[in-house]
Amino acid sequence: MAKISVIGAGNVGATTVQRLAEMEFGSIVLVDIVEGLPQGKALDLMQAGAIVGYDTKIKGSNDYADIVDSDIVIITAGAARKPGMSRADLININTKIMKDVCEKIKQYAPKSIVIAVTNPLDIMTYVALEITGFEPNRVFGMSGILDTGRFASFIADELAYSKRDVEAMVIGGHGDQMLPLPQHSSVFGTPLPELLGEDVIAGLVERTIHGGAEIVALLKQGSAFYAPSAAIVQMVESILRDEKRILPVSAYLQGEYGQKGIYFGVPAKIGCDGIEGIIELELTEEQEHALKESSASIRENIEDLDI
Ligand SMILES: NC(=O)c1ccc[n+]([C@@H]2O[C@H](COP(=O)([O-])OP(=O)(O)OC[C@H]3O[C@@H](n4cnc5c(N)ncnc54)[C@H](O)[C@@H]3O)[C@@H](O)[C@H]2O)c1
Ligand SMILES: O=C(O)C[C@H](O)C(=O)O
Repeated sequence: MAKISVIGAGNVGATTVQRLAEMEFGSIVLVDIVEGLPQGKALDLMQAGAIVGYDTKIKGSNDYADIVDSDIVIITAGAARKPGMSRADLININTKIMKDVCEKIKQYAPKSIVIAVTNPLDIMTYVALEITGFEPNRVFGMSGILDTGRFASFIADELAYSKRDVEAMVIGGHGDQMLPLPQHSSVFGTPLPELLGEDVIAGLVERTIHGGAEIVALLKQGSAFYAPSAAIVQMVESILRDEKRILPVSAYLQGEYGQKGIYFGVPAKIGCDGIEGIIELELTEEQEHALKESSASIRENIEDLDI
């Protein structure tokens, strides 16, 4: 049975544990610095098992020793943005938290696969790589499944089709420079540009790019967590079941898409070894240009990191 640890018992962390518990992948440890919070949520989620019908063991803890020998560690610890803030505004506060969390992961779960979720995602995943010193195939970030899910949801609503028949693709940094790719998005095999006019597609692309901010503005405190937790669980499932699914994730690039030494949202094959391959998609000239801008801004933030 697998052991999965979730760091951060806030909105994303606790919802992720709920979904993981329902999937019965293995035992779960939920860690937070706030005393009583992970313990209380773990107890509540264990009791839900008697009603929903799962036997997953969930332990809440303030002690990182409890994550010992985890197969997967999911990092959701850190501040969420407030209305008017960009994800990048969280760099300083969340770098400190990531450093602390990743030292502990290195100490207690040196063989784990690490999934970073904390924002700004591509930068915090880089911090996780640097601090753990793990191989890049087992340190990656959750972003593209969420952005792609948003794009797919908007496409389905626009065309009045089921979300299950929409394939969408978003690559790039998890920020305002992400790149929804209409030509690689389709409904039952028909590319989006054959189904919708340019203006309509541009509107859906724009809404996708600002999808996180739209929710932050509505919630007024905190950010999205239902779709993010669903995205995390899809990654965990592909790892634990060695499904080798191609999922958009933030992966460490070593020459792919003309980039080296940064984390960037790209489609990747996800299996028991973590990232087992990166898929390079054909881009238009305009998209190539936007990709360079998106990657340059990530690189700038990495260069400014205090780690
Ligand atoms: N990658 C994505 O697509 C994505 C999606 C949603 C949220 N996020 C990010 O995930 C993070 C968490 O979001 P949330 O909504 O769960 O926030 P939240 O405020 O509900 O929860 C964060 C939790 O982290 C805990 N924490 C802080 N420092 C810690 C430490 N050193 N060790 C353990 N726990 C610690 C806090 O006590 C809190 O319970 C934010 O940075 C948010 O921006 C990313
Ligand atoms: O928008 C945020 O700050 C949280 C997350 O990155 C999201 O896209 O929902």
